[in-house]
Amino acid sequence: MHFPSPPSPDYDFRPPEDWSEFTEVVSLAYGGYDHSPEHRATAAELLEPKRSLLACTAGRPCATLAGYSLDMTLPGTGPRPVLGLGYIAVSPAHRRRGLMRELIRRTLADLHTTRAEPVAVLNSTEPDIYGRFGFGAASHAVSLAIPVEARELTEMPAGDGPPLTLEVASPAESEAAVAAVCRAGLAERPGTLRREGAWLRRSLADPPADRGGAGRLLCMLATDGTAVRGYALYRLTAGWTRSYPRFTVSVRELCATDPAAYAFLWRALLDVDLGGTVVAEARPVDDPVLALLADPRSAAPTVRDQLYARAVDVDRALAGRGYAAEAELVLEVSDPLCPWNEGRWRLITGPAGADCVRTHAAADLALTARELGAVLLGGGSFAQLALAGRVTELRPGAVRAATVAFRHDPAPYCPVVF
Ligand SMILES: CC(=O)SCCNC(=O)CCNC(=O)[C@H](O)C(C)(C)COP(=O)(O)OP(=O)(O)OC[C@H]1O[C@@H](n2cnc3c(N)ncnc32)[C@H](O)[C@@H]1OP(=O)(O)O
Repeated sequence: MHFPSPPSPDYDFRPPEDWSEFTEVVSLAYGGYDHSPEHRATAAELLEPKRSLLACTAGRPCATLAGYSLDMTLPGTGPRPVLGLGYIAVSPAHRRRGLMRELIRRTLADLHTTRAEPVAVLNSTEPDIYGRFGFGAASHAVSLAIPVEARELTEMPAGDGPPLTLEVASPAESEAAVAAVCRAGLAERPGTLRREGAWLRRSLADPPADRGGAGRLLCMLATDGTAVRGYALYRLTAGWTRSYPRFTVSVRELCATDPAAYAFLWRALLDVDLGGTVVAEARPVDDPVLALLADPRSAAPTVRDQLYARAVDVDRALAGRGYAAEAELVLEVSDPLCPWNEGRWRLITGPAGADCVRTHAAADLALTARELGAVLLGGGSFAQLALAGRVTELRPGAVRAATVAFRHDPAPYCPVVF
């Protein structure tokens, strides 16, 4: 493909006025695809101009970065402020000139200088982009395709609560119930976001132009007469096999407050009238459905990287989360993009919290910011990274101690793409 050479541009950087300054760059960077008017309206509502950046040349935007003030559950804590990065896009005529790097560098330097959020997170279009900027794959998701023949569940936990009944409602009508279930059902899972207002409406949105030939989005609610204990967002795509209905049931989200409601919703999805394969593109890697299905192999679980995380400030990021065990570790961190992080840090973890300060003591583990990002939400494993040669053990036993302290159950997971 040939792109015209730009007239030796001098780039300047500034916050956008509003979403309209993003649209052309984002459309070009994503291959000329234009989002639906509903999608654009929500993107405009969610944009925080003061936290976002543009690169311009001759007064015209040519690169974009949106910053979102998010509250994310971290290991052992309730929701904590993190900065979400999205819509990182560079106009094709200006790519590979360091604009993305400069947008990210400025954003991280600003967070450090203003002592704003200690952690930055993003969803990446491709897995190979953000490691060089100190972002590590911090959560993973599993996709499932459960065929008709493998609908059997081994257990149907009854639970202590009143019996459950099923309601099917429109997502818009279910906003309050979904918000309440999310708060309760995801409170301990790192990576999940507090979703209210426009963020929640975006998760429930269903513009006809974005349905790709499928039916409208539906919302199953598991209710017990007094409370909604779970919901599933799903849609059907018509399909027939030898005159039998085999509609694909695509699950966008499923969340419940207790095991009985959880199994109840999966049972209902697997039993949808006309249903064929039940597809869930992004479930937590430790999703209980993998233990409920009698034949999980038939669902062909496939794991992929999901959320990327980065410690903006090593000390604030590591002291701001909980740990599974007591440990004392000196980490030698390499971080050329954020040089204030370079050097040795003593991390002391315990039940009452953690402390992380600079030290001159001998290092126990050596790693880069990318590896630190991968373990930040409790999902990545020091042991795995060490076996891959990405973490160096300088004191025997340090890898084991770090692995145990940093790991978190349940595994991190983020149902929201921002
Ligand atoms: C959080 C999000 O928003 S994810 C969305 C990312 N955006 C997209 O996928 C939209 C389409 N792509 C684009 O707009 C652009 O190509 C971008 C944003 C991915 C890259 O922008 P550029 O300004 O060209 O990147 P930049 O010149 O700063 O490159 C910095 C480094 O990243 C590398 N890089 C850039 N894009 C990619 C890629 N897609 N895959 C792997 N490496 C990449 C460059 O080779 C360079 O490497 P180096 O460190 O060895 O020098």
